Amino acid sequence: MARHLKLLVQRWSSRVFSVEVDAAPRYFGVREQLRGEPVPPDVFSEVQKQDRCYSLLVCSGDRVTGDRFHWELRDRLQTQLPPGSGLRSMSSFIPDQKGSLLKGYFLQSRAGNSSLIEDILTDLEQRNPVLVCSYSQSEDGQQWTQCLWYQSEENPVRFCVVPSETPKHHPSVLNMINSDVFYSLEEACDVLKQCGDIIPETRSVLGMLPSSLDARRKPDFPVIVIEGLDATGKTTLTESLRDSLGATLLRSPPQCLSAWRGRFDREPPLIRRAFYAVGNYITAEQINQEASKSPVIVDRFWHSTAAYAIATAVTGPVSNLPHEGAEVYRWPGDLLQPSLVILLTLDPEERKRRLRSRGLMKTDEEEELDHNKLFRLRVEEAYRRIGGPACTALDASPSADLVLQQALLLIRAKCHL
Ligand SMILES: Nc1ncnc2c1ncn2[C@@H]1O[C@H](COP(=O)(O)OP(=O)(O)OP(=O)(O)O)[C@@H](O)[C@H]1O
Ligand SMILES: Nc1ccn([C@H]2C[C@H](O)[C@@H](COP(=O)(O)O)O2)c(=O)n1
Repeated sequence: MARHLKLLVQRWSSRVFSVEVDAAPRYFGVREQLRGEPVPPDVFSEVQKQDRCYSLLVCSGDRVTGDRFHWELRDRLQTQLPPGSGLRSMSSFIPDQKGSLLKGYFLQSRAGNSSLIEDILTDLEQRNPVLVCSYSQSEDGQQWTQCLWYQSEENPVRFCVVPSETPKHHPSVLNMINSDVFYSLEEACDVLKQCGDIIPETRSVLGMLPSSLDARRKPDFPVIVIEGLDATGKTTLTESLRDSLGATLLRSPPQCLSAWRGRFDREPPLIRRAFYAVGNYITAEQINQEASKSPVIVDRFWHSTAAYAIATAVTGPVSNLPHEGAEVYRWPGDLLQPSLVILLTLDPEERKRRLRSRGLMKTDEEEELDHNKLFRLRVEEAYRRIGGPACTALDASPSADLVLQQALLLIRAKCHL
């Protein structure tokens, strides 16, 4: 543990630290010596003089263990910390260095709570792969310093906290590929295989994969994917298309995974996204089989997996998404490409009305779409940016019959049906 931390700390002053305030990241850096006048970074602007702050960064070498620990740590801190600790998400990264992101939390200790909080943090650091730092303010209130907790008692090294420029990319973008979005079956399977001992259901999921997959095989009949946020009318449209075109209707994740979906929805993003990625490959094999006999309609596929993953990994406004044309929006080379992807778009108020009138239980991400406007905007924009094939938008606000007629026009024009 100590060796791993020492390696990490070697490039400490090239790291940027980011704390989420009101769903947007605020940045600061650290320097061994302060040059020029101190300027307190705005993360600390609302902290009272007598308060201390702490950061915890998860630094496990094993990403499955690290991600699960990070996921559970929030609950643990929320139950153990005294009220008013202002728990926030935080991360640290080296700008432009892929894979350098460390995730964690930032908290405040109000006067009188210090010893309780320090006991919790000491215990956490001794038993888990976590690096704790404390932050304190100078007498005149002008300067904050950061102290690495694991060595603070023997030989404290204090870093000066300095403001940092907003980086070109949201920090999560650095670790997105093969952590949030998987670009090959092999990468997604690797994650699930590593979970075999902690999540026994993983073996059953992997057992559903066909022994061989051929993404280059060209289906004889067109394959049409219907995408969109929940309650935009995908089920209604896909069922009508099946009947109108004499098509086979499939969905991703496929029916054979439904028993395990809830289990994986409770896991952190790395494992959850790997599950949905594998689901797409199982659906792809079903498509290959059915598309030799009839057209195939698919309810959600790769666009959903990538768009929700990208939009959840970043926070804040749409401008925090990876830029248009970025590598994350590409189609996986080993996944079957549909002939057409139709994206159903709907005014948020009408979507809410349909959700209310349907009255079914919602997943956490669906709840989030309802409450968090920025999240919804990020999902919609990510859908539009994913290519290979890109989505064709279709206004889903007219009557179900009119939407069906419009979809048929698009399919006939594009797929010559
Ligand atoms: N064009 C339409 N006009 C009015 N209501 C519609 C239309 N299409 C679907 N609905 C109604 O809106 C609700 C949501 O539709 P549907 O279940 O097809 O959406 P969905 O996109 O499949 O949702 P989810 O992804 O959550 O399963 C249903 O009650 C459905 O009857
Ligand atoms: N191919 C898919 C299908 C679904 N998901 C995820 C994205 C959302 O969290 C949720 C929505 O599905 P629904 O509730 O409408 O069945 O499932 C995915 O990642 N990939």
